[in-house]
Amino acid sequence: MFGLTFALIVVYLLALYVYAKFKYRFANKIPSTEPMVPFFGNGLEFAQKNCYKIFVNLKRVFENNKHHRLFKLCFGPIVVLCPTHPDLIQKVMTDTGSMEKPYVYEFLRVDLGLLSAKYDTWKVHRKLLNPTFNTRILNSFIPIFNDCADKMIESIHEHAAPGKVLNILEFTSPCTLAMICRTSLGGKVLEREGTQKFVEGLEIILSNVGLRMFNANLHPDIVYRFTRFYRREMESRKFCYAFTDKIILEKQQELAEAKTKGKQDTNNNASDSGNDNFEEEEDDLLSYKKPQIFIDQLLTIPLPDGKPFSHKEISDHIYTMIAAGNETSATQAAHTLMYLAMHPEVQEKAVKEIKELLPTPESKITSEVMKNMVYMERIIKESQRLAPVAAVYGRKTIADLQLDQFTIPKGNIFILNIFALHRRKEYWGEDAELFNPDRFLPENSKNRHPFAYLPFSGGNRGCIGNRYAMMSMKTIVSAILRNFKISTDLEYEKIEFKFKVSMHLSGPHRTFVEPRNLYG
Ligand code: HEM
Repeated sequence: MFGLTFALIVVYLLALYVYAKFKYRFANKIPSTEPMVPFFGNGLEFAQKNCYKIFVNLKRVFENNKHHRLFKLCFGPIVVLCPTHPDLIQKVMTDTGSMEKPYVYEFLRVDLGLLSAKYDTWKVHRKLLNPTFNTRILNSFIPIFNDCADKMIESIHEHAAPGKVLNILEFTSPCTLAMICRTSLGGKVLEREGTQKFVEGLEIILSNVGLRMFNANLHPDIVYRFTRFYRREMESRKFCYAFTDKIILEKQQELAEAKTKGKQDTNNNASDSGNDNFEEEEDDLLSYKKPQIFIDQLLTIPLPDGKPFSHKEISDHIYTMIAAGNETSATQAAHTLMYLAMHPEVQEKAVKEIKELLPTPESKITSEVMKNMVYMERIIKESQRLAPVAAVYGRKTIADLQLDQFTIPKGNIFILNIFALHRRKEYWGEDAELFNPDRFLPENSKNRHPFAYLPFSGGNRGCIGNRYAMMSMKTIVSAILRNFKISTDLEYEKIEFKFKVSMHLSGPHRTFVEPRNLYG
Protein backbone atom coordinates (compact mmCIF):
# COMPACT_ATOMS: atom_id res chain seq x y z
CA MET A 1 0.00 0.00 0.00
CA PHE A 2 2.76 2.39 1.06
CA GLY A 3 4.71 1.48 -2.09
CA LEU A 4 1.74 2.27 -4.31
CA THR A 5 1.11 5.64 -2.60
CA PHE A 6 4.78 6.52 -2.94
CA ALA A 7 4.78 5.58 -6.63
CA LEU A 8 1.67 7.67 -7.24
CA ILE A 9 3.24 10.70 -5.54
CA VAL A 10 6.40 10.29 -7.62
CA VAL A 11 4.37 10.03 -10.85
CA TYR A 12 2.31 13.08 -9.84
CA LEU A 13 5.43 15.15 -9.09
CA LEU A 14 7.08 14.06 -12.32
CA ALA A 15 3.96 14.99 -14.30
CA LEU A 16 3.91 18.37 -12.57
CA TYR A 17 7.59 18.87 -13.37
CA VAL A 18 7.09 18.04 -17.04
CA TYR A 19 4.03 20.31 -17.23
CA ALA A 20 5.95 23.20 -15.64
CA LYS A 21 8.92 22.69 -17.96
CA PHE A 22 6.51 22.92 -20.89
CA LYS A 23 4.69 25.96 -19.47
CA TYR A 24 7.91 27.89 -18.87
CA ARG A 25 9.62 26.99 -22.14
CA PHE A 26 9.08 30.62 -23.26
CA ALA A 27 11.78 31.55 -20.70
CA ASN A 28 14.46 29.17 -21.97
CA LYS A 29 16.45 32.01 -23.53
CA ILE A 30 16.05 34.45 -20.62
CA PRO A 31 19.34 34.56 -18.68
CA SER A 32 19.36 32.53 -15.48
CA THR A 33 21.46 33.01 -12.39
CA GLU A 34 23.92 30.87 -10.44
CA PRO A 35 23.97 28.74 -8.37
CA MET A 36 21.52 26.66 -10.39
CA VAL A 37 21.10 23.18 -8.92
CA PRO A 38 19.53 20.38 -11.04
CA PHE A 39 15.85 19.90 -10.23
CA PHE A 40 15.83 22.66 -7.54
CA GLY A 41 17.04 25.53 -9.74
CA ASN A 42 17.77 28.56 -7.51
CA GLY A 43 15.28 27.33 -4.92
CA LEU A 44 17.90 26.23 -2.39
CA GLU A 45 19.08 29.85 -2.09
CA PHE A 46 15.72 30.79 -0.59
CA ALA A 47 14.17 27.61 0.89
CA GLN A 48 14.40 27.27 4.68
CA LYS A 49 16.15 30.63 4.98
CA ASN A 50 15.29 33.26 7.56
CA CYS A 51 14.05 36.76 6.65
CA TYR A 52 17.56 38.16 6.88
CA LYS A 53 19.13 35.51 4.62
CA ILE A 54 16.34 35.82 2.03
CA PHE A 55 16.95 39.57 1.88
CA VAL A 56 20.72 39.13 1.49
CA ASN A 57 20.37 36.45 -1.20
CA LEU A 58 17.82 38.42 -3.18
CA LYS A 59 20.06 41.48 -3.03
CA ARG A 60 23.03 39.43 -4.24
CA VAL A 61 21.26 37.82 -7.21
CA PHE A 62 19.99 41.21 -8.40
CA GLU A 63 23.47 42.74 -8.07
CA ASN A 64 25.05 39.83 -9.93
CA ASN A 65 22.55 40.16 -12.78
CA LYS A 66 22.33 43.91 -13.18
CA HIS A 67 24.00 43.69 -16.60
CA HIS A 68 20.95 41.73 -17.83
CA ARG A 69 17.85 43.86 -18.42
CA LEU A 70 15.79 40.82 -17.49
CA PHE A 71 16.79 37.56 -15.82
CA LYS A 72 14.94 34.64 -14.31
CA LEU A 73 14.92 32.84 -10.98
CA CYS A 74 13.94 29.18 -11.04
CA PHE A 75 12.21 27.58 -8.08
CA GLY A 76 12.32 23.96 -9.21
CA PRO A 77 10.68 24.09 -12.63
CA ILE A 78 8.76 27.32 -11.79
CA VAL A 79 10.15 30.49 -13.33
CA VAL A 80 9.87 33.97 -11.82
CA LEU A 81 10.92 36.96 -13.91
CA CYS A 82 13.17 39.72 -12.64
CA PRO A 83 13.41 42.92 -14.69
CA THR A 84 16.36 45.09 -13.63
CA HIS A 85 16.33 47.90 -16.19
CA PRO A 86 14.03 50.90 -15.47
CA ASP A 87 12.63 50.69 -19.05
CA LEU A 88 11.36 47.18 -18.40
CA ILE A 89 10.23 47.97 -14.87
CA GLN A 90 8.25 50.88 -16.32
CA LYS A 91 6.63 48.55 -18.83
CA VAL A 92 5.67 46.03 -16.12
CA MET A 93 4.24 48.77 -13.89
CA THR A 94 2.28 50.61 -16.53
CA ASP A 95 1.02 47.94 -18.91
CA THR A 96 -2.54 46.76 -18.16
CA GLY A 97 -1.29 43.26 -19.05
CA SER A 98 0.71 43.13 -15.79
CA MET A 99 -1.60 44.93 -13.37
CA GLU A 100 -2.42 41.94 -11.22
CA LYS A 101 -0.69 40.71 -8.06
CA PRO A 102 0.88 37.28 -7.38
CA TYR A 103 -0.86 34.80 -5.06
CA VAL A 104 1.15 35.78 -1.95
CA TYR A 105 -0.97 38.96 -1.70
CA GLU A 106 -3.95 36.68 -0.98
CA PHE A 107 -2.39 35.92 2.42
CA LEU A 108 -3.64 39.34 3.53
CA ARG A 109 -7.22 38.00 3.14
CA VAL A 110 -8.56 41.34 1.97
CA ASP A 111 -9.22 40.29 -1.61
CA LEU A 112 -11.55 43.21 -2.33
CA GLY A 113 -9.09 45.83 -1.01
CA LEU A 114 -6.98 47.74 -3.54
CA LEU A 115 -3.66 46.11 -2.65
CA SER A 116 -4.62 42.59 -3.63
CA ALA A 117 -7.87 42.92 -5.60
CA LYS A 118 -8.14 41.24 -9.00
CA TYR A 119 -7.70 43.65 -11.89
CA ASP A 120 -11.39 44.02 -12.83
CA THR A 121 -12.47 44.87 -9.27
CA TRP A 122 -9.37 46.97 -8.64
CA LYS A 123 -9.96 49.10 -11.76
CA VAL A 124 -13.47 50.14 -10.67
CA HIS A 125 -12.63 50.66 -7.00
CA ARG A 126 -9.38 52.54 -7.60
CA LYS A 127 -11.17 55.05 -9.82
CA LEU A 128 -13.77 55.60 -7.10
CA LEU A 129 -11.24 55.85 -4.28
CA ASN A 130 -8.63 58.11 -5.92
CA PRO A 131 -10.58 61.27 -4.93
CA THR A 132 -10.59 60.17 -1.27
CA PHE A 133 -6.87 61.02 -1.24
CA ASN A 134 -7.16 64.45 -2.84
CA THR A 135 -5.32 67.50 -1.46
CA ARG A 136 -8.31 68.97 0.38
CA ILE A 137 -9.04 65.72 2.13
CA LEU A 138 -5.39 65.14 3.02
CA ASN A 139 -5.16 68.68 4.40
CA SER A 140 -8.19 67.96 6.58
CA PHE A 141 -6.08 65.25 8.30
CA ILE A 142 -3.27 67.60 9.37
CA PRO A 143 -4.78 68.39 12.81
CA ILE A 144 -5.07 64.64 13.47
CA PHE A 145 -1.46 64.12 12.41
CA ASN A 146 -0.34 66.93 14.76
CA ASP A 147 -2.34 65.55 17.64
CA CYS A 148 -0.94 62.01 17.20
CA ALA A 149 2.61 63.40 16.96
CA ASP A 150 2.10 65.42 20.18
CA LYS A 151 1.08 62.23 21.99
CA MET A 152 4.16 60.45 20.60
CA ILE A 153 6.41 63.25 21.94
CA GLU A 154 4.77 62.97 25.39
CA SER A 155 5.49 59.26 25.34
CA ILE A 156 9.15 59.76 24.34
CA HIS A 157 9.55 62.29 27.19
CA GLU A 158 8.14 59.70 29.60
CA HIS A 159 10.61 57.03 28.50
CA ALA A 160 13.73 59.10 27.80
CA ALA A 161 16.67 59.33 30.19
CA PRO A 162 20.30 60.44 29.71
CA GLY A 163 22.31 57.64 28.07
CA LYS A 164 19.24 55.40 27.69
CA VAL A 165 18.76 53.70 24.31
CA LEU A 166 15.26 53.88 22.83
CA ASN A 167 14.04 51.88 19.87
CA ILE A 168 12.49 54.82 18.05
CA LEU A 169 10.26 52.47 16.02
CA GLU A 170 8.40 51.68 19.24
CA PHE A 171 7.26 55.31 19.27
CA THR A 172 6.63 55.91 15.57
CA SER A 173 4.52 52.71 15.33
CA PRO A 174 1.73 53.63 17.78
CA CYS A 175 1.74 57.10 16.23
CA THR A 176 1.12 55.95 12.65
CA LEU A 177 -1.41 53.39 13.86
CA ALA A 178 -3.34 56.15 15.63
CA MET A 179 -3.12 58.32 12.50
CA ILE A 180 -4.38 55.61 10.17
CA CYS A 181 -7.14 54.42 12.53
CA ARG A 182 -8.38 57.92 13.25
CA THR A 183 -8.37 58.99 9.60
CA SER A 184 -10.01 55.80 8.39
CA LEU A 185 -12.39 54.91 11.22
CA GLY A 186 -12.94 58.16 13.13
CA GLY A 187 -11.56 60.12 16.06
CA LYS A 188 -12.71 57.95 18.92
CA VAL A 189 -11.74 54.60 17.49
CA LEU A 190 -8.82 54.09 19.86
CA GLU A 191 -10.87 55.03 22.91
CA ARG A 192 -13.34 52.18 22.48
CA GLU A 193 -13.56 49.13 24.63
CA GLY A 194 -11.24 46.42 23.30
CA THR A 195 -8.77 48.81 21.65
CA GLN A 196 -5.71 47.18 23.18
CA LYS A 197 -6.79 43.74 21.95
CA PHE A 198 -7.62 45.22 18.52
CA VAL A 199 -4.13 46.74 18.23
CA GLU A 200 -2.46 43.51 19.36
CA GLY A 201 -4.66 41.56 16.95
CA LEU A 202 -3.57 43.76 14.03
CA GLU A 203 0.05 43.13 14.94
CA ILE A 204 -0.46 39.36 15.08
CA ILE A 205 -2.28 39.32 11.72
CA LEU A 206 0.41 41.35 9.97
CA SER A 207 3.36 39.53 11.43
CA ASN A 208 1.81 36.16 10.50
CA VAL A 209 1.16 37.37 6.95
CA GLY A 210 4.83 38.44 6.72
CA LEU A 211 6.04 35.17 8.17
CA ARG A 212 3.98 33.23 5.64
CA MET A 213 5.06 35.35 2.67
CA PHE A 214 8.74 34.67 3.33
CA ASN A 215 8.36 31.02 4.21
CA ALA A 216 7.49 28.95 1.13
CA ASN A 217 6.61 25.92 3.29
CA LEU A 218 3.65 27.87 4.65
CA HIS A 219 2.36 28.98 1.24
CA PRO A 220 -0.04 26.07 0.59
CA ASP A 221 -3.27 26.75 2.50
CA ILE A 222 -3.54 23.10 3.37
CA VAL A 223 -0.23 23.28 5.28
CA TYR A 224 -0.78 26.71 6.87
CA ARG A 225 -4.18 25.71 8.25
CA PHE A 226 -2.56 23.08 10.47
CA THR A 227 -0.11 25.49 12.11
CA ARG A 228 -0.42 27.43 15.36
CA PHE A 229 0.19 30.60 13.31
CA TYR A 230 -3.07 30.02 11.46
CA ARG A 231 -5.00 29.48 14.67
CA ARG A 232 -3.59 32.64 16.26
CA GLU A 233 -4.21 34.64 13.10
CA MET A 234 -7.82 33.47 12.89
CA GLU A 235 -8.48 34.26 16.56
CA SER A 236 -7.10 37.77 16.02
CA ARG A 237 -9.08 38.25 12.83
CA LYS A 238 -12.27 37.22 14.59
CA PHE A 239 -11.74 39.81 17.31
CA CYS A 240 -10.60 42.60 14.96
CA TYR A 241 -13.48 42.07 12.52
CA ALA A 242 -15.99 42.16 15.38
CA PHE A 243 -14.39 45.42 16.57
CA THR A 244 -14.54 47.13 13.17
CA ASP A 245 -17.89 45.58 12.12
CA LYS A 246 -19.43 47.38 15.06
CA ILE A 247 -17.99 50.69 13.91
CA ILE A 248 -19.16 50.12 10.33
CA LEU A 249 -22.68 49.30 11.51
CA GLU A 250 -22.81 52.35 13.80
CA LYS A 251 -21.65 54.57 10.96
CA GLN A 252 -24.27 53.06 8.64
CA GLN A 253 -26.95 53.78 11.21
CA GLU A 254 -25.75 57.36 11.73
CA LEU A 255 -25.83 57.92 8.00
CA ALA A 256 -29.31 56.46 7.65
CA GLU A 257 -30.57 58.68 10.50
CA ALA A 258 -28.93 61.75 9.04
CA LYS A 259 -30.55 61.00 5.71
CA THR A 260 -34.03 60.64 7.17
CA LYS A 261 -33.60 63.87 9.10
CA GLY A 262 -32.40 65.51 5.92
CA LYS A 263 -29.69 67.24 7.89
CA GLN A 264 -26.76 66.36 5.79
CA ASP A 265 -24.13 68.99 5.44
CA THR A 266 -23.19 69.38 1.79
CA ASN A 267 -19.60 70.14 2.64
CA ASN A 268 -19.22 67.19 4.99
CA ASN A 269 -21.69 64.93 3.26
CA ALA A 270 -21.16 61.98 5.53
CA SER A 271 -21.93 61.41 9.16
CA ASP A 272 -20.10 62.94 12.08
CA SER A 273 -16.51 61.97 11.64
CA GLY A 274 -15.91 60.93 15.22
CA ASN A 275 -15.77 64.17 17.11
CA ASP A 276 -12.46 65.38 15.78
CA ASN A 277 -13.72 68.88 16.32
CA PHE A 278 -10.87 70.75 14.77
CA GLU A 279 -11.45 74.29 13.59
CA GLU A 280 -10.96 75.17 9.97
CA GLU A 281 -7.53 76.66 9.44
CA GLU A 282 -7.95 80.32 8.65
CA ASP A 283 -5.02 80.41 6.29
CA ASP A 284 -6.38 77.67 4.11
CA LEU A 285 -9.60 78.48 2.35
CA LEU A 286 -9.49 75.13 0.65
CA SER A 287 -9.82 73.05 3.79
CA TYR A 288 -12.76 71.13 5.20
CA LYS A 289 -14.26 71.98 8.56
CA LYS A 290 -13.75 68.42 9.75
CA PRO A 291 -11.39 65.60 8.80
CA GLN A 292 -12.92 63.65 5.94
CA ILE A 293 -12.81 60.20 7.47
CA PHE A 294 -12.32 57.35 5.00
CA ILE A 295 -15.18 55.17 6.27
CA ASP A 296 -17.65 58.06 5.92
CA GLN A 297 -16.62 58.39 2.32
CA LEU A 298 -16.85 54.65 1.66
CA LEU A 299 -20.41 54.73 2.93
CA THR A 300 -21.47 57.48 0.57
CA ILE A 301 -19.60 56.72 -2.67
CA PRO A 302 -21.91 54.88 -5.10
CA LEU A 303 -20.59 52.05 -7.27
CA PRO A 304 -21.15 52.40 -11.04
CA ASP A 305 -24.43 50.45 -10.70
CA GLY A 306 -25.65 53.00 -8.12
CA LYS A 307 -25.40 50.57 -5.18
CA PRO A 308 -23.22 51.36 -2.13
CA PHE A 309 -20.08 49.38 -1.27
CA SER A 310 -20.98 46.10 0.48
CA HIS A 311 -20.00 45.46 4.10
CA LYS A 312 -17.18 43.15 2.96
CA GLU A 313 -15.87 45.75 0.50
CA ILE A 314 -15.85 48.46 3.17
CA SER A 315 -14.13 46.17 5.66
CA ASP A 316 -11.50 45.04 3.11
CA HIS A 317 -10.75 48.64 2.11
CA ILE A 318 -10.35 49.72 5.73
CA TYR A 319 -8.03 46.79 6.57
CA THR A 320 -6.06 47.38 3.39
CA MET A 321 -5.41 50.98 4.40
CA ILE A 322 -4.32 49.87 7.86
CA ALA A 323 -2.11 47.08 6.48
CA ALA A 324 -0.60 49.17 3.70
CA GLY A 325 -0.27 52.46 5.55
CA ASN A 326 0.67 51.80 9.13
CA GLU A 327 3.79 49.66 9.38
CA THR A 328 5.23 51.16 6.19
CA SER A 329 5.03 54.78 7.39
CA ALA A 330 6.20 53.94 10.94
CA THR A 331 9.22 52.01 9.71
CA GLN A 332 10.16 54.55 7.05
CA ALA A 333 9.96 57.38 9.60
CA ALA A 334 12.19 55.32 11.92
CA HIS A 335 14.69 54.67 9.08
CA THR A 336 14.72 58.41 8.34
CA LEU A 337 15.39 59.25 11.99
CA MET A 338 18.19 56.68 11.98
CA TYR A 339 19.88 58.34 9.01
CA LEU A 340 19.48 61.75 10.69
CA ALA A 341 21.00 60.39 13.90
CA MET A 342 23.99 59.24 11.84
CA HIS A 343 24.31 62.54 9.96
CA PRO A 344 24.30 65.39 12.53
CA GLU A 345 24.99 68.05 9.88
CA VAL A 346 21.87 67.05 7.91
CA GLN A 347 19.90 66.93 11.18
CA GLU A 348 20.94 70.50 12.07
CA LYS A 349 19.98 71.75 8.60
CA ALA A 350 16.57 70.12 8.99
CA VAL A 351 16.15 71.70 12.43
CA LYS A 352 16.96 75.11 10.90
CA GLU A 353 14.18 74.64 8.35
CA ILE A 354 11.75 73.56 11.07
CA LYS A 355 12.56 76.65 13.15
CA GLU A 356 12.00 78.94 10.18
CA LEU A 357 8.65 77.34 9.36
CA LEU A 358 7.48 76.93 12.96
CA PRO A 359 8.92 80.06 14.62
CA THR A 360 7.29 79.78 18.07
CA PRO A 361 6.68 76.86 20.46
CA GLU A 362 2.95 77.24 19.75
CA SER A 363 3.32 77.09 15.93
CA LYS A 364 1.52 74.10 14.41
CA ILE A 365 2.02 72.40 11.09
CA THR A 366 -0.50 73.66 8.54
CA SER A 367 -0.93 72.76 4.89
CA GLU A 368 1.32 75.71 4.02
CA VAL A 369 4.08 74.58 6.38
CA MET A 370 3.74 71.03 5.07
CA LYS A 371 4.27 72.26 1.52
CA ASN A 372 7.30 74.32 2.50
CA MET A 373 9.16 71.53 4.30
CA VAL A 374 11.27 71.00 1.22
CA TYR A 375 14.51 69.95 2.89
CA MET A 376 12.63 67.51 5.12
CA GLU A 377 11.02 66.06 2.00
CA ARG A 378 14.43 65.53 0.40
CA ILE A 379 15.64 63.77 3.57
CA ILE A 380 12.65 61.42 3.60
CA LYS A 381 13.07 60.72 -0.11
CA GLU A 382 16.73 59.86 0.39
CA SER A 383 15.84 57.55 3.26
CA GLN A 384 13.28 55.90 0.96
CA ARG A 385 15.96 55.47 -1.68
CA LEU A 386 18.48 53.79 0.61
CA ALA A 387 16.05 51.95 2.85
CA PRO A 388 12.75 51.58 0.97
CA VAL A 389 10.34 49.78 3.29
CA ALA A 390 8.56 48.34 0.26
CA ALA A 391 11.85 46.91 -0.98
CA VAL A 392 10.46 44.12 -3.13
CA TYR A 393 7.03 43.69 -4.64
CA GLY A 394 5.38 41.58 -7.27
CA ARG A 395 3.17 41.68 -10.32
CA LYS A 396 1.43 39.03 -12.40
CA THR A 397 0.58 39.05 -16.10
CA ILE A 398 -3.06 38.80 -17.11
CA ALA A 399 -2.25 39.03 -20.82
CA ASP A 400 0.84 38.55 -22.99
CA LEU A 401 3.49 41.16 -22.28
CA GLN A 402 6.39 42.04 -24.57
CA LEU A 403 9.66 42.75 -22.74
CA ASP A 404 12.50 43.36 -25.19
CA GLN A 405 12.62 40.24 -27.43
CA PHE A 406 10.67 38.09 -24.95
CA THR A 407 6.91 37.52 -25.01
CA ILE A 408 5.81 36.80 -21.45
CA PRO A 409 2.53 34.82 -21.49
CA LYS A 410 -0.41 35.37 -19.17
CA GLY A 411 -0.09 34.00 -15.62
CA ASN A 412 3.59 34.76 -14.98
CA ILE A 413 5.09 36.45 -11.95
CA PHE A 414 7.55 39.34 -11.72
CA ILE A 415 9.73 40.24 -8.75
CA LEU A 416 10.66 43.92 -8.65
CA ASN A 417 13.65 44.57 -6.41
CA ILE A 418 13.49 48.27 -5.61
CA PHE A 419 16.24 48.10 -3.00
CA ALA A 420 18.69 46.98 -5.70
CA LEU A 421 17.38 49.53 -8.24
CA HIS A 422 17.82 52.42 -5.78
CA ARG A 423 21.51 51.66 -5.36
CA ARG A 424 22.47 51.27 -9.04
CA LYS A 425 25.44 53.51 -9.81
CA GLU A 426 24.26 53.91 -13.42
CA TYR A 427 21.29 55.95 -12.17
CA TRP A 428 22.52 57.34 -8.85
CA GLY A 429 26.19 58.01 -9.53
CA GLU A 430 29.39 56.71 -8.00
CA ASP A 431 28.30 57.90 -4.54
CA ALA A 432 25.05 55.87 -4.69
CA GLU A 433 25.77 54.23 -1.33
CA LEU A 434 26.05 57.59 0.47
CA PHE A 435 23.21 59.44 2.24
CA ASN A 436 22.81 62.75 0.42
CA PRO A 437 19.35 64.38 0.44
CA ASP A 438 20.50 66.95 -2.11
CA ARG A 439 20.43 64.37 -4.86
CA PHE A 440 16.69 65.14 -4.82
CA LEU A 441 17.18 68.82 -5.60
CA PRO A 442 15.22 69.56 -8.81
CA GLU A 443 18.41 70.28 -10.75
CA ASN A 444 19.93 66.96 -9.67
CA SER A 445 16.81 64.95 -10.46
CA LYS A 446 15.83 66.26 -13.86
CA ASN A 447 17.76 63.77 -16.01
CA ARG A 448 17.00 60.73 -13.90
CA HIS A 449 14.97 57.88 -15.38
CA PRO A 450 11.40 58.24 -14.00
CA PHE A 451 11.33 54.56 -13.06
CA ALA A 452 14.72 54.50 -11.31
CA TYR A 453 13.07 55.67 -8.07
CA LEU A 454 9.99 53.74 -6.94
CA PRO A 455 9.50 53.78 -3.15
CA PHE A 456 5.76 54.01 -3.67
CA SER A 457 5.69 51.78 -6.77
CA GLY A 458 4.54 53.42 -10.01
CA GLY A 459 1.92 53.55 -12.73
CA ASN A 460 -1.80 53.36 -12.02
CA ARG A 461 -1.36 50.63 -9.42
CA GLY A 462 1.15 52.67 -7.41
CA CYS A 463 0.52 53.65 -3.80
CA ILE A 464 -2.70 55.59 -3.35
CA GLY A 465 -1.45 56.85 0.02
CA ASN A 466 1.90 58.28 -1.10
CA ARG A 467 1.06 61.91 -0.27
CA TYR A 468 -0.69 60.90 2.94
CA ALA A 469 2.45 58.97 3.93
CA MET A 470 4.77 61.87 3.11
CA MET A 471 2.64 64.25 5.21
CA SER A 472 2.46 61.89 8.17
CA MET A 473 6.22 61.20 8.04
CA LYS A 474 7.03 64.92 7.82
CA THR A 475 4.86 65.49 10.90
CA ILE A 476 6.50 62.66 12.87
CA VAL A 477 10.13 63.39 11.97
CA SER A 478 9.81 67.15 12.44
CA ALA A 479 8.05 66.72 15.81
CA ILE A 480 10.91 64.56 17.06
CA LEU A 481 13.62 66.91 15.79
CA ARG A 482 11.79 69.91 17.22
CA ASN A 483 11.88 68.34 20.67
CA PHE A 484 15.01 66.20 20.69
CA LYS A 485 18.54 66.00 19.42
CA ILE A 486 18.98 62.42 18.28
CA SER A 487 22.05 60.23 17.94
CA THR A 488 22.83 56.53 17.62
CA ASP A 489 25.63 54.05 18.16
CA LEU A 490 24.71 52.19 14.95
CA GLU A 491 27.24 52.65 12.16
CA TYR A 492 26.09 53.68 8.69
CA GLU A 493 28.36 51.23 6.85
CA LYS A 494 27.25 48.35 9.01
CA ILE A 495 23.48 48.72 8.74
CA GLU A 496 21.79 45.48 7.68
CA PHE A 497 18.22 44.82 6.68
CA LYS A 498 15.75 41.97 6.78
CA PHE A 499 12.22 41.34 5.56
CA LYS A 500 9.20 41.39 7.82
CA VAL A 501 6.15 42.52 5.87
CA SER A 502 8.21 45.57 4.99
CA MET A 503 11.97 46.00 5.05
CA HIS A 504 13.28 46.43 8.58
CA LEU A 505 16.67 46.99 10.16
CA SER A 506 18.11 43.64 11.19
CA GLY A 507 18.14 44.93 14.80
CA PRO A 508 16.40 47.73 16.72
CA HIS A 509 16.52 51.42 15.72
CA ARG A 510 18.85 52.28 18.59
CA THR A 511 18.40 55.97 19.35
CA PHE A 512 19.63 58.31 22.08
CA VAL A 513 17.39 61.33 22.61
CA GLU A 514 18.43 64.52 24.34
CA PRO A 515 15.84 67.27 24.91
CA ARG A 516 16.36 70.15 22.45
CA ASN A 517 15.62 73.70 23.43
CA LEU A 518 14.73 75.02 19.98
CA TYR A 519 13.20 78.29 21.11
CA GLY A 520 15.53 79.08 24.04
C1 HEM B 1 6.10 55.12 3.66
C2 HEM B 1 4.86 54.71 3.51
C3 HEM B 1 4.37 53.90 2.35
C4 HEM B 1 5.07 53.23 1.40
C5 HEM B 1 6.57 53.12 1.25
C6 HEM B 1 4.11 52.63 0.51
C7 HEM B 1 4.44 51.89 -0.60
C8 HEM B 1 3.52 51.27 -1.41
C9 HEM B 1 3.86 50.44 -2.52
C10 HEM B 1 5.26 50.13 -2.99
C11 HEM B 1 2.71 49.99 -3.06
C12 HEM B 1 2.57 49.03 -4.22
C13 HEM B 1 2.63 47.66 -3.63
C14 HEM B 1 2.56 46.56 -4.62
O1 HEM B 1 2.38 46.77 -5.82
O2 HEM B 1 2.68 45.44 -4.17
C15 HEM B 1 1.63 50.54 -2.29
C16 HEM B 1 0.30 50.30 -2.54
C17 HEM B 1 -0.70 50.79 -1.75
N1 HEM B 1 -0.58 51.63 -0.68
FE1 HEM B 1 1.12 52.38 0.06
N2 HEM B 1 2.86 52.93 0.94
C18 HEM B 1 2.97 53.73 2.06
C19 HEM B 1 1.95 54.28 2.78
C20 HEM B 1 0.63 54.12 2.50
C21 HEM B 1 -0.45 54.76 3.22
C22 HEM B 1 -0.24 55.75 4.37
C23 HEM B 1 -1.60 54.29 2.70
C24 HEM B 1 -3.02 54.63 3.06
C25 HEM B 1 -3.37 55.58 3.87
C26 HEM B 1 -1.26 53.36 1.64
C27 HEM B 1 -2.16 52.67 0.89
C28 HEM B 1 -1.82 51.86 -0.17
C29 HEM B 1 -2.81 51.13 -0.97
C30 HEM B 1 -4.30 51.11 -0.74
C31 HEM B 1 -2.10 50.47 -1.95
C32 HEM B 1 -2.67 49.60 -3.07
C33 HEM B 1 -2.84 50.51 -4.28
C34 HEM B 1 -3.45 49.83 -5.48
O3 HEM B 1 -3.09 48.67 -5.79
O4 HEM B 1 -4.27 50.48 -6.13
N3 HEM B 1 0.10 53.30 1.54
N4 HEM B 1 2.16 51.31 -1.28
